[in-house]
Amino acid sequence: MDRIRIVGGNELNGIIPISGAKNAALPLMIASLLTSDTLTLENVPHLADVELLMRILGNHGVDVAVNGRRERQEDGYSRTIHFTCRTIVDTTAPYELVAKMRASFWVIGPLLAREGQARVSLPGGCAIGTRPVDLFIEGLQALGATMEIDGGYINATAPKGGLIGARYDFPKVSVGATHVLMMAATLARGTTVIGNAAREPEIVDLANCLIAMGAKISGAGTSTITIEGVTSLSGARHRVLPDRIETGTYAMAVAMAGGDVTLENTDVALLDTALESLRRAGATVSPTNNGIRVMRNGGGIQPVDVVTDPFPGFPTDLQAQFMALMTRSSGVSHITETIFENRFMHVQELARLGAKISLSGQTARIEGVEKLKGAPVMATDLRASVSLVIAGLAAEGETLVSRIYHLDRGFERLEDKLTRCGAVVERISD
Ligand SMILES: CC(=O)N[C@H]1[C@@H](OP(=O)(O)OP(=O)(O)OC[C@H]2O[C@@H](n3ccc(=O)[nH]c3=O)[C@H](O)[C@@H]2O)O[C@H](CO)[C@@H](O)[C@@H]1O
Ligand SMILES: C=C(OP(=O)(O)O)C(=O)O
Repeated sequence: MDRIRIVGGNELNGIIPISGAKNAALPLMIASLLTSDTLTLENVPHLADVELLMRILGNHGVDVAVNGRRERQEDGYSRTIHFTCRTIVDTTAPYELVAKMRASFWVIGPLLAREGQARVSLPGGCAIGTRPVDLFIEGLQALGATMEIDGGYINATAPKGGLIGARYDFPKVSVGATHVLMMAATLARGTTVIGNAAREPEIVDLANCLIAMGAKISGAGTSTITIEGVTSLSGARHRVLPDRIETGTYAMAVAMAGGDVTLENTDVALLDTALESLRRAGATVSPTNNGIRVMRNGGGIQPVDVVTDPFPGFPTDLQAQFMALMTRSSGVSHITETIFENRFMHVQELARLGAKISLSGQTARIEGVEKLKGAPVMATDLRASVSLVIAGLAAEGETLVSRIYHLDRGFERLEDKLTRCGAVVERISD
């Protein structure tokens, strides 16, 4: 199995191009199930999750053409991909595929809206909590669907004549359930109002794409989204927004290793809260024409407390990376995780490098240490994996990260991007 080898100690200097967002690309790809025309997506990142979702969509009848050609492009940064689903050939999303990735469960919304039925396996995804699907069930029930659990699958059936617009207030903010309800409501009869909707930039990106396809949606980016159902959607061309989590990850890597890096093709507005925490930690962060410049030249890392929250709060997907940074701060910091109950798997791995972290419920207390020392560590989930890479950049000697298939789910050409900025990071195949 491949591993990543990092030799710490080098500053990062140069330019890092930011890819299209995984968490925007996945729901956008799924939206192609809503139309028989072609949906063209630009800036799609080349990631394991994207490849897997292509297979899942192919199962339902989506024809996938990369850059206009039918073969896949094996290298190159983010790509333009055409998705065409003339007819849905299968409304079942099987366990073998859906269990590998949480977002694949989201096909339930478009399948139900377009075909009136769906049989979708209960999902998998990163092991960061129990991750139930009750909000999806309740939301789709509010639109008139019958939802039954049978043998690990959800059987969803729309009423005769299709889903019916309704008001549904989420008892808890959910990104995935907001995506699904919004997609399902585009083809429902009448108006749907989603209360306590997620406000993440990826929700706005999906809404913009659906609007370009002919959907009538207002309020995306606020906590109330209104969707007036239409009878059909058409094709569209849409550019996937920059990956704010990748942006924040590299910003934290620079703050950790020191140096001066410009993150290109991204936008400070996507991650205000996280960047503010980085400034408080001692990094200089400023917007450029087309991205963000992050510097830390000398000066130590200050301890900063953070609490994760739905957007616009501090993202849970940057919690592990920020914790890696705090392991080298000059004092004591606290990080509270409020979204997922089991998202501290990186703590024991960071400890192998010499970090001093103790857990009390959902809060981690991090006592900064003068130096970290390289060691073999194990990636446990996507963002936890990259936190180990960040720690490795500042650790003395060699850090070997195993189980890096997690990293390949969400970071396009990680070694390449870091190496170009002076880091010693390489993939080793055993
Ligand atoms: C592919 C993708 O975009 N993944 C992101 C998405 O995941 P995902 O959409 O799965 O996360 P949610 O926003 O749904 O989860 C938020 C919280 O709601 C809970 N919940 C969710 C649905 C439900 O039916 N019942 C329920 O209780 C979850 O267990 C969690 O505690 O948003 C998360 C929160 O920003 C991110 O960490 C993930 O990277
Ligand atoms: C948790 C994540 O992904 P998923 O929801 O697909 O497990 C993530 O992107 O950090």
